[in-house]
Amino acid sequence: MKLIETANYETMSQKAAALVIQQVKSKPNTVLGLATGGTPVGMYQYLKEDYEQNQTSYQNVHTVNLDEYVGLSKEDPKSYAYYMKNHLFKHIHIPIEQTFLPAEEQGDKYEELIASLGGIDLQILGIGENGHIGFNEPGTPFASKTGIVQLAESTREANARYFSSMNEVPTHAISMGISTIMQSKNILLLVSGSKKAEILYRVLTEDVDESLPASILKTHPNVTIIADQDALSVLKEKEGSVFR
Ligand SMILES: N[C@@H]1[C@@H](O)[C@H](O)[C@@H](COP(=O)(O)O)O[C@@H]1O
Repeated sequence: MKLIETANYETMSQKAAALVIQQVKSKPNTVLGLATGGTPVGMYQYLKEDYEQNQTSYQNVHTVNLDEYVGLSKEDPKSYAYYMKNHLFKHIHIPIEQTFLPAEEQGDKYEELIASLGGIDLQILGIGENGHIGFNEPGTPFASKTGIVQLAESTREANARYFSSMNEVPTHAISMGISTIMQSKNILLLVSGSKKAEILYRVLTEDVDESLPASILKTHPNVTIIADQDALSVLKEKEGSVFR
């Protein structure tokens, strides 16, 4: 596992975008696994700016997203389909039919789809404050595949900021499974802000256990974590500098 420390959110986002661009340039038919939430917004902004300046081509790229809420239509501004279109897809001119999000009607076909594309070359991940990846909450079996999951109350509360009331926050989502995420050739985990400092510390120092979904990443051969100083604050406080 490689840990890259950046000064702040902006530099984390810039570094992450640079790695995505490098991946797409070295393999034009790259399959990107994408994440939503607040964390990757800055990275998507840098990909947009790079496209405007350099016209990096996404014509042969395919994307598969980690998750989607159950019960929201694609046109709903709170859906992840809308988020992806708005933050990234429309700006980089990727053919929309080459972009995929998990959906209820696919049943268990998401793994087949990913396999037919040749597997995920680079999966972007964020992390929930309880250690979830995708929407795989604590206790999810590491062998899980894509399916419908119930959201933890704390996750619903963390995402309530995007909705006008708690009642509106979906109770279920469809999430790429943990085993599916782990089959990605490379994984890039982005962690920003002091709210994530405790969970990042736990992931880095505790045992690999299903009660801490992100801990499984320590068993993957090609994981890079880009974390800003605030996200690393607890680790540094408890263990001294990470670069000793
Ligand atoms: N389902 C998403 C995850 O894919 C995301 O990585 C995580 C952190 O979100 P944020 O980046 O907004 O902190 O929780 C959300 O609920």
